[in-house]
Amino acid sequence: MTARLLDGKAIGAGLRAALGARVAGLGFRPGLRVVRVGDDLASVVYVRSKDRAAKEAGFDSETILLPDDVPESGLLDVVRRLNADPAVDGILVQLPLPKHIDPQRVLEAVDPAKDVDGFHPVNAGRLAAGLPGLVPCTPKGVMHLLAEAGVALPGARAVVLGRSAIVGRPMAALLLAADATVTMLHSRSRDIAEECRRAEVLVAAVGREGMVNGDWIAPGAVVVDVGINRRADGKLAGDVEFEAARARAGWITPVPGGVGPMTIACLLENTLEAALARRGAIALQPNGGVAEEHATPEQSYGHGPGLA
Ligand SMILES: Nc1nc(=O)c2c([nH]1)NC[C@@H]1CN(c3ccc(C(=O)N[C@@H](CCC(=O)O)C(=O)O)cc3)C=[N+]21
Repeated sequence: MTARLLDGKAIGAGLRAALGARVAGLGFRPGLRVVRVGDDLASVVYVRSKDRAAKEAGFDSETILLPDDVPESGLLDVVRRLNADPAVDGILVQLPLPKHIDPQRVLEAVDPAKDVDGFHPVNAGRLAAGLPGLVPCTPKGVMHLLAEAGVALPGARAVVLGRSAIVGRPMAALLLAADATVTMLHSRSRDIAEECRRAEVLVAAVGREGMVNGDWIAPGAVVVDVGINRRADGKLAGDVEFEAARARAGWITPVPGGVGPMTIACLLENTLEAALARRGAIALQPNGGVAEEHATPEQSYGHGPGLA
């Protein structure tokens, strides 16, 4: 079997076009502000793509550049000003930040209603609790890809490799909300190869080139590679041994051109959702709305005996 490619570049472009059409009918431009501190090379590239995608889709997008040596208090002042600005619907502080700044303090300064990264503990907690809120862009983008591939998640064995706050944990929460049977693997897990071989859906978010061997992939599995690793030859590569995995999988995302472009499209989706929710035009959906057709209506109590 040779896997079909899950083309995030094309699917992300489709999502951005659909968002652009909705924005065009709004009568106002949702406001996105991306804050970049210093000149980290990757950040310069990513922030430029975010700004370009936002403008193309009709958003009011601005990048705020701060010097490498801006004190933490100066960055916090900028965040507070954006929180107070009614024209601003979405705020993203690009990571990583210089070492003298505590990223957690900065993320917690962002108004949760404008937190289009979904990194504020209020939004992380709401996702973990199955409550509506803003959902991190990368795992949200992965859910869009799984929907495009027509993957039936209820009851499916899903394995998430990596437990970061920005990808692994929210990814597991979204898959669980879609009724998958979720296993999280991390640096202390035993039998990682065996666990991966049981996966019908495998999401790799580790940040180590090629750490997922091709022979860890079950025949026909859906393989989503979140890793973006810069190789010695300058090329980008994922966490999965792509060619060997492709020979076994049913679907697989390439790197580049897989999850990365979906992250940017979902940033715009979150900004539109935040803009509408702030105006009372919509209520935010549980799980970012991506898993809504699967989400269980019952909460943890009151549904009688049995498994929740
Ligand atoms: N507050 C914050 N929010 C983020 O969402 C955030 C961040 N900080 N810091 C860095 C990471 C990384 N990230 C990517 C976005 C798009 C691509 C992307 O579009 N990648 C292209 C290729 C890009 C290239 O060629 O270099 C692709 O995979 O096809 C990649 C990575 C967002 N991040």
